Amino acid sequence: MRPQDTEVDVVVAGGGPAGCVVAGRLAYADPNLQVMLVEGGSNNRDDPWVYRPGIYPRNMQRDGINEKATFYVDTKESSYMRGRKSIVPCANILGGGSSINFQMYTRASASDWDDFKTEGWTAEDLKPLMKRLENYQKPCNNDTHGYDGPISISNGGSITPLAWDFLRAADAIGVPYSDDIQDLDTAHGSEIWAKYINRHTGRRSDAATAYVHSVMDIQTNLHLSVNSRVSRVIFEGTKAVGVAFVGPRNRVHAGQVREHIVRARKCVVLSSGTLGTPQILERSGVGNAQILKGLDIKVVSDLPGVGEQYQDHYTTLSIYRVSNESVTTDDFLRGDKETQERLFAQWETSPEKALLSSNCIDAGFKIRPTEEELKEMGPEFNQLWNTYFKDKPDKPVMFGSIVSGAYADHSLLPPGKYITMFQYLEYPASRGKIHISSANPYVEPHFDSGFMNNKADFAPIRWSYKKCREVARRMDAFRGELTSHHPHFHPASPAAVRDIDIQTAKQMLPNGLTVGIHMGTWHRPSEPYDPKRVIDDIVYTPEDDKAIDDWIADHVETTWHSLGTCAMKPREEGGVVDKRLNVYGTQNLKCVDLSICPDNLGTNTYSSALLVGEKGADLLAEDLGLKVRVPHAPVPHAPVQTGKRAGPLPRFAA
Ligand SMILES: Cc1cc2nc3c(=O)[nH]c(=O)nc-3n(C[C@H](O)[C@H](O)[C@H](O)COP(=O)(O)OP(=O)(O)OC[C@H]3O[C@@H](n4cnc5c(N)ncnc54)[C@H](O)[C@@H]3O)c2cc1C
Repeated sequence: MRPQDTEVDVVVAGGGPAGCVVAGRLAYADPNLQVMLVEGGSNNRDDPWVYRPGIYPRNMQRDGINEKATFYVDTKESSYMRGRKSIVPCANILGGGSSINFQMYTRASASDWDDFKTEGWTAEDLKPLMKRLENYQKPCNNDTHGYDGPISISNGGSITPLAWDFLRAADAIGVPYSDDIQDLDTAHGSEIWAKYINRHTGRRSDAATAYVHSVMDIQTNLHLSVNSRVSRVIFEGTKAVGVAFVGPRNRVHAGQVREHIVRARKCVVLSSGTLGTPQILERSGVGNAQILKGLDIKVVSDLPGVGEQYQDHYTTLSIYRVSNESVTTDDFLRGDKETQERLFAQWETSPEKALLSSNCIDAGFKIRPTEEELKEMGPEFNQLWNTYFKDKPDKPVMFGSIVSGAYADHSLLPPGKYITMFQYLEYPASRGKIHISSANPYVEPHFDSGFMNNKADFAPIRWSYKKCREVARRMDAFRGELTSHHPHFHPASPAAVRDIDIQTAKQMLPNGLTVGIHMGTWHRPSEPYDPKRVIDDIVYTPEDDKAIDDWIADHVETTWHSLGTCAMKPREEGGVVDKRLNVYGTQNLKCVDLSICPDNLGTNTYSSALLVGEKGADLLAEDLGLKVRVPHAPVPHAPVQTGKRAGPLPRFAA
């Protein structure tokens, strides 16, 4: 079928996790239903830069060739980040975030869903759908996981010993180990993180392969149009009857916008993600009437909530030195030819146990502060604590993860082996917004991430930096702190960062003539490793805390977990969709993606996007008089391994 100027039953605009679930589930439910998935990016099928788990950091390169992400940059400098602009990448490829994300598997707490306060959306309502989507491949002793769904979850091919070192150190500071902290309930505990990786094939488990390619392999009613950016919904009155889309670039036709139309006999579903969906709505005449009139767009439904209440999670990264014997991905990421050849070959021949069949983010924790710690976290956070966290014991305040390697640009790092501590804030109080600045789909929107615009968000990040630092210092592999990736404490402060110890430096550069030379403040070395040393907590002064806060303002980043710009709540409270995900003031139009979340979810959000997709698929199936078929169509794993190396080794450069 030619995608353009044609007609189907259901059009799904945007092929991220939620859109893939909806399109795949509906098409599989009824082979006579014609479904078209219109995706702005390219196809992810059989792309080795998608399905090999260990190469994921490359997806964030902005080299002009890698087209897998769109980078949203704050339109204005933010005074909350000391004049900086934040950058929020989101997916631009079939499978959406699931084709490029870090593959970390976590789930929201039960109270997160209950807090939506929407009929049909409590954790208890959603539990069967949480199970329906999972092919959980880990041992498990609770009944919240599923085993015959299309999305694989496992520990991946390997777990680096650093993960166990981390867990022992976390236990030493009062974070207990558990087999499974993704039980919807645990808010203070550590575990070996699971990953969206199939343990048998060593491949990323992305939503397009699981839900879309699986159906397209065996049925002919699911149509895919990639490189097709939806510009707007076509309305007849207030009824959605199709979408218009444009090509990914506008370098021909004298800059004119050339639209193609695909009509939808039954309904249109917007699944273009938290930053894409509100823009489509606004270009279509659904949004704040004042903004739309200012851009000469005819108003179909006046919904001031569109594009508002943008939320994310906030990451800061601190990097530590580890022993030369540690297993890390640094040499691979740095581009060492011999290491890359060896690891790619290992992945080709033994994907079920290869290092690259993993993201090497092998362990982590969820934490809540103690009463004592709360006292140090200031009035703004304590107020938030009392209203938001105190009576919800299943809500963690922060997550911490260890990456076995530096998540950083290795061309800027000294030689050596590293671990990265990701500290991320799960329920920021800050809010941002996104609005179009033109009806032209090629024109950049106004974007304000809102990062740190609520003061309450500083204290928990400061607290978790200290926590992660205490964990790192107690690890056996710890050999110092990488000065460039920590706050700039006063050099005389006991909290000042101490870099690699001389003994490890000498091992690393045995012929080095400058190791350990005396150069004043450049290098304050760590103590050499002593397994018997008892570690005391670092004591921070108010001046040290200020240094941490400045560092947070200078370095806080997206966690790539955007949500909330088309909230499911009452219209009079700024809601955009109702409990059946119908857009207020329109007919035959639903939003199904993370933009519909009225509040934050304490998790890495792929699991939630899939869940919103599953719920949306059920609601649409009901509307259409269908029933979702389970189990879903068999998931393909092409290209299938032969156990032998397939010709020349893949090259690292694209
Ligand atoms: C770099 C990165 C790392 C992440 N790491 C993790 C992780 O480790 N674990 C985890 O659980 N979550 C992670 N996430 C988050 C997770 O992937 C997202 O929450 C999830 O993908 C959101 O799903 P979605 O369906 O709401 O939207 P998206 O994934 O954003 O999908 C939207 C889709 O719509 C398309 N689109 C946008 N505009 C248009 C348009 N106008 N027309 C047509 N198509 C359009 C996009 O190309 C995309 O395919 C990460 C995300 C990113 C970007």
